[in-house]
Formats: sequence, C-alpha cells, structure tokens
Amino acid sequence: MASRKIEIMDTTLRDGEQTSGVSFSVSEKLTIAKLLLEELKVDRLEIASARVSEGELEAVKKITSWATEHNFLENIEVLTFVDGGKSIDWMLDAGAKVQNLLTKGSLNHLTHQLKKTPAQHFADIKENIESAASHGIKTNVYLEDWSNGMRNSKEYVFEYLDFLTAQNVERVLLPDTLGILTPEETADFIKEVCHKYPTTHFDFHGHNDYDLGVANVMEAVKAGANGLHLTINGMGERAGNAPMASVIAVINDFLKDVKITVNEKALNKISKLVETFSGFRIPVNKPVVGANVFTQTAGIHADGDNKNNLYFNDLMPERFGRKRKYALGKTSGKANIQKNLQDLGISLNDEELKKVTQRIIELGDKKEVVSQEDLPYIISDVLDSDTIEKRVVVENYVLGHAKGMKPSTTLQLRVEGVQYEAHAQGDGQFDAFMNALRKLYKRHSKRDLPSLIDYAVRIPPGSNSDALCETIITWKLEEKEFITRGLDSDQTVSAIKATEKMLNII
Ligand SMILES: CC(C)C(=O)C(=O)O
Repeated sequence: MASRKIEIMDTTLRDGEQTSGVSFSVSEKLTIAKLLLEELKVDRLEIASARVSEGELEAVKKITSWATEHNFLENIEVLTFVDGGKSIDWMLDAGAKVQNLLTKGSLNHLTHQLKKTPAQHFADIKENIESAASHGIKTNVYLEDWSNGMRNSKEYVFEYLDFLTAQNVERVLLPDTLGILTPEETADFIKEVCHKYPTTHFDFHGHNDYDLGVANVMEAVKAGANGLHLTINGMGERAGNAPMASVIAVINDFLKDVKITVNEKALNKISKLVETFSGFRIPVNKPVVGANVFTQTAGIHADGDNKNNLYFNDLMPERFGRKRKYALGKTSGKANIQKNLQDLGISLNDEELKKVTQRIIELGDKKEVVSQEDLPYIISDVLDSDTIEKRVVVENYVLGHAKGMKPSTTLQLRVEGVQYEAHAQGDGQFDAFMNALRKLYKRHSKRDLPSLIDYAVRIPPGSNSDALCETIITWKLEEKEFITRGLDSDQTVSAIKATEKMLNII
C-alpha cells in the first residue's frame, strides 16, 4: 500500500493557550516551541494570535528569531484577522512568515458577526492575501464555523471554496469550531471537499465538545485531509482540541497507509512540560500520557503478564518513554507485589510474601494507596514486628485532641495476658500517650521506661502517595541507646507502633 504523508500542526501555543486560566510566559513559549519542532518533530506550529498583547509580540519575536537561526521559520504560523492590514503589519514587526487568516466558513457567522455579503468578504480576503504575498508572507486560510457551514449553508461554503482555491493560498484550514461533528459527518464533509478540490491542501481542526475529537480526526484523515491541528494534552477552547498523544498513537496503530514524522518517544516528556508550564493537569486516565494508564491494578492482570503477556496490547509504555507499573493495594495480590519486588531487586520467601501481601491488603482497606517506594518500609516493618515475640500489647487507646483543651489519652495495655488501663494528659497526643504509659509502668512494673532521646518522622522518599509515614525513635536505657521504628498512615499511630516495639525489647 502506497503511503501518504500528512502534516501535523501543533496549536498548543495558540488554541491551547485559549484554555480558560492558561497563559504562557515568553520563555515558556520559546521552550515549548523548540521541543515541539526539534524533539517531537511536528511539521508546523501555530504560536500566537496577532495583535493580542505586547507579551505575545515579544514571544513571537523570540520564536521567529530562534526559528530563523535553526531553519524553522517556514514552520511557524500566526493566527491573523481580516482587519485592513493591521495583522500583516504585526506579523512583519514580529518577523513571522506564515499567516493563518481567520475568515468566515458559514453564512450564519458572516451575516450576523461580520454583517457583510459573501462578495464583500471575498474582496477583503483577496486584498489581504495579495498584500501579505507582496510582503513575503505566505497565507493559509481558516474557514471558521466550517462544520456548521457544511450543515446549514453548503452553497456558501462551496462558493467560497471556488473563490479561495483560485487564490494564492498554501492551505485551507477546515475547523469544527464548535466540536459538533460526528465521525460519520466528518468523513462525509471532508470527502466531499477533498473530492471537489483534489489539488488543494486541506487541514482539519477538531474540537472535543462531545469527546469525539480523536474519532473525528481519524475519519478526517481517512477521508483525505492532508493535515491535522492538535494540541498537547488536548488543551484548547472550551473542551479543548483533539489531543496530540492519542491521535499519534491512533495514526501509527490503525492508519497504516499514513505517514507522519512525529517522534512518539517525546510525547510524554512534552506533555509533562506543558502540564507544568500551563498548570492544566493531565487527568490520570488520559490515554498515553496519564499517570495511571500503564499501571495494572488487578492481580489477575499482573499474573497474566507473567504468563505469555496475556494482558498486553500494542500501546506498550516503552514506545512513549514510559514503564509498565503494578499497583499495590487490596486488589493487587501476590503477582503485583512480586513484580514490584523484582524491580527493586528484593526477594522474599513464600511466608514473608504472604505477610507483606496481608499488610498491603490491610492498608488498601483503609483506602491507602501504596507505592513501590513504600514497599521496602512495609517489608522491614512487617518482618521486623514479626520476629519480636509480643509480651506487651498496646491493645486499645483513645487519643483526644480538642481546641482549647490539653491533649489526652486513655490507654489499655496488656502485659503477659493481664490488661491495665490509665488516663493522662500531655503537650501533644503522643506525649499524653507516653504519660499514660509511664503511669502504668510505674504501677505495674519494677522497671523504668527508657527515655526518649530522639524522634524523627519521614515519608518514604519518592513516595507520591503520602500514604505512609515512618517514625524512628531513639531510646536510652542505662547508658545504652537503641532505635525502634513504626510505620502507619497516621503519624501518632506510627510512633505508638515504634513504642510498642520498644516495650517488647526492654
Ligand atoms: C481560530 C479558529 C479557526 C478556531 O480555533 C476554531 O474555529 O476552532
């Protein structure tokens, strides 16, 4: 099958910046533009709307000056308006060479917004294109609201295209401005247009209002579109645009006769960078780039991955510079834990694995998310607690903390089968717990409690779950120092666990 090259135009810096609440700084725009062209290797970039602000002018100047040095100037585009030449003057000042001229692609928009006749609009457009060409600026033309135009004023759309295809334009840009098309309509409309003007380059620009952006883009390519407008992370006006990462995966996996130059491996990196700069969070389940999309959670999936890769599809994380993960939680089971242990280079015997699995299930029941980084802490806690025979058990306690009152604790301790109870106040919850413990010890034991000489709390490094914290307490008894540790999702509880270990050591 002969392959057909299509152009990928990224409009994160123009339509993407129209995401509510998003504004890129000059240096962020330049950084993103470089990465899009040099690493992701998109064909073209739309970087700004003309005449928006001083900051936008500065950003375009910076990008065009970098692009001139690196031979990318022809790949940089700016959205312009039919405004009697003001956008062209702005382009000249900014050093940009390709304009995407915004015109009306439906009679409804033309009549009610511009209040002009088709003949007047065409005359203005012709003047703009000729003036741009005389200044060395190339023109692509947007037919804004084209999808509605095809539905409701087809005669106008084709009258306009008859006129436009006879002008000095590089490309005609067909937007589904309101994201209203179905995949079937997209296919029919693009086919009709491409069939009538076989030598014209048509781009499709799909908005995502019904979550049909990717499906529509796929149909547009199959129907003959020569280029696509996409944004990183699907950013853009209202519900955004068709997202770059999903569309690239779809083209590579399902449209085998279509050739694109985009480098899949760079998709994740640029998604993260744009997320950081824009503050627009990537949903964790966003295909290809979401945090969870390569994580197997159910134990049965991890088990199947061990048995002839039963749960793998073509979307292998390595294609996008990512790694498969196995979640740890109440549904994860032994196979998931084994996968994580392998990654960490830790081996456990069956009995140990059973205990660690049990602890992870208990944490899962408390709605805690356990990460791979938490695992060594859980192992040391579970196995460590297990080797100590429990003579003393901290059986029950109430920790009281109320505004305007001193923290207090009621504690029930079981020592060699007998239960004792005490109540005490303290400067904090753990201090109150220790005071209650001291009371019991004084009453029922001939021995002194060790003094607490250091108390440290840490969250497992690299853990993004905040699920666990470890309390490490240094004790001193008769000139000898020793350390105990406790692990729990609650800081005071982890300190109490470390204290219970101490009670069983002394
Ligand atoms: C700039 C215009 C063409 C646009 O983004 C749209 O119509 O979706």
